[in-house]
Amino acid sequence: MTLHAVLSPAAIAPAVVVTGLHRAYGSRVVIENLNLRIERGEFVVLLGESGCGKTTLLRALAGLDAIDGGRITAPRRPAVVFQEHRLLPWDSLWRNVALGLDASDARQRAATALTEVGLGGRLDDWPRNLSGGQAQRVALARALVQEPELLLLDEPFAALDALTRIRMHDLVRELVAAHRPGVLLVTHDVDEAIALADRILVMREGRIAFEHRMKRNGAAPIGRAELLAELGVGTSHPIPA
Ligand SMILES: Nc1ncnc2c1ncn2[C@@H]1O[C@H](COP(=O)(O)OP(=O)(O)OP(=O)(O)O)[C@@H](O)[C@H]1O
Repeated sequence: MTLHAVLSPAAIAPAVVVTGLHRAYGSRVVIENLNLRIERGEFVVLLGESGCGKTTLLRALAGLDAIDGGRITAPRRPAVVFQEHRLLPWDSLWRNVALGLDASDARQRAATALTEVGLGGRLDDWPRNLSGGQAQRVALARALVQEPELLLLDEPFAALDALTRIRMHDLVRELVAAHRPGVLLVTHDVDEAIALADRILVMREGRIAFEHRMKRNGAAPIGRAELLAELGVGTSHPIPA
């Protein structure tokens, strides 16, 4: 194989490919013939009104729920960060991060990951001593230490205050640029979507109803009013700046 072929983006497998995904609870169809492809290093944000199927899709991608039809092809098991940190209270921070690492250098790898999220000095500290933002940093470290090809983020910043959320946006952007997983972020926050996404998807009734690719060099090519309209929020409501 030539060096060119190794470096060619076409030679890099996508983070995940979903074809014809179908999921129903009894007679209620929640995901219907959904197709999705996320490249390595691509940041995809999924919006949609409550109950449209976002979490169902994310849990299917994570392998946490069964699917009723279609196919999900991913090179490895994805890593997931949820709205709650889900750290084990009886384990130190480094042990929480190293959970699932089966290696003699687990502590060293956990230390590197905790340093990356700005908590390199807290290896032997406990989850109970962390703020909400710090706990989510540890959850991110625990995900990234696995070097996932697909990172699934289920409203991980929703419970944080506005300033911490902005800091987390900067951090997650840096981490994704460094590790280059494909990312699927589920959020209700339109500004978060515009700030982070390479591509925004809006889901309606179990399908991808709207897709927009962002161009990062230049002004945001989609405004929040346009996106809110896609989400069914009428312009008769004043939109806060
Ligand atoms: N275990 C379940 N059993 C039956 N119905 C379910 C189950 N889980 C989800 N649903 C239904 O599937 C639909 C989609 O739910 P889902 O949680 O994926 O929506 P969502 O878009 O993530 O909503 P939200 O933004 O409120 O979290 C909803 O109508 C929900 O009631």
